[in-house]
Amino acid sequence: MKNVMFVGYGSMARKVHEMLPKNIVLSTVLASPRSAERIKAEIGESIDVITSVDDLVKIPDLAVEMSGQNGLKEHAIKILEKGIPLGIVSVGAFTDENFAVSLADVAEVQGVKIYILAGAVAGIDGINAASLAGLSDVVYQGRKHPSSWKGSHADQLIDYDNLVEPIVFFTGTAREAAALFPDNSNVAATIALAGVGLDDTTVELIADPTLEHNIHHIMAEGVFGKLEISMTGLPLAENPKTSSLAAFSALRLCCQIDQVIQI
Ligand SMILES: NC(=O)C1=CN([C@@H]2O[C@H](COP(=O)(O)OP(=O)(O)OC[C@H]3O[C@@H](n4cnc5c(N)ncnc54)[C@H](OP(=O)(O)O)[C@@H]3O)[C@@H](O)[C@H]2O)C=CC1
Ligand SMILES: O=C([O-])CC(=O)C(=O)O
Repeated sequence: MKNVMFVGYGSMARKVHEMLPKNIVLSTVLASPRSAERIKAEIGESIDVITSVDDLVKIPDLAVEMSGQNGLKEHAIKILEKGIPLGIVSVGAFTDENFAVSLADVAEVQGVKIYILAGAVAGIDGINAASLAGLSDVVYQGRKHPSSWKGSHADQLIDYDNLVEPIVFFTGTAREAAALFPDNSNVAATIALAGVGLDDTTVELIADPTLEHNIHHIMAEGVFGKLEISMTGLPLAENPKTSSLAAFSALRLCCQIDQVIQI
């Protein structure tokens, strides 16, 4: 039996919780102060709901961040200082160099691992392996229904009421995309970290009113040859910004802590 702690208990964390196998137990939720009481009432007394790592009673075998970049930045260092391995989905936070360096430093001192999750896409293993030999070009296109972009910086770039066909509303680097669209460009940051870096990965973001799915398209070229991956992901019912595969990727990490053979 292994214990996990979730940082954040929103749409993704709920889905992961629902699907945890019997040998992996959610022992603690690290929640925002505004949601802690509601979450306590929702998940029952057997799971500790805390708002600060200082209040941790039971040290889990793994913490999985599903709270957005701010939650990650608030709690990650303290989690690592307790010697708890940390899985991260809000990968866009790595655009903050000081934060990224501090995380790596603390993890090294504590001898604890940080897992950057593949999230909503496949192929991160291939891109990362290919980068060891040399990658010349990596392009990521994120295509979602306009409703999935609402509430983000895209509101200033898209005329939602008159949108009848797909538009590319952002072209830039992964660093720019992750900073401007923190809830929608974690995949861009992950591809960049696995491949040619945040400043050399090209990102195009597209609003497409004809879509029901989130489409992630990755193209990479290098010494290994060429790679092209197209993902057509169903969003989570609770949150159209988040592809369900991102939740399954967090679930996979939870399952892996109790597996001797890993794939
Ligand atoms: N790598 C990838 O492929 C993907 C990554 N993501 C990342 O995953 C995150 C979670 O997605 P999703 O569950 O759909 O988002 P939700 O908005 O549904 O859930 C986020 C949860 O985190 C909580 N939270 C916010 N701030 C803090 C904090 N400081 N401490 C603890 N909890 C906090 C929120 O609480 P409250 O409601 O009180 O604010 C909310 O419950 C996204 O924000 C995004 O960064 C998303 C999709 C794909
Ligand atoms: O879930 C997705 O489709 C991808 C996403 O939001 C992100 O990259 O942050």
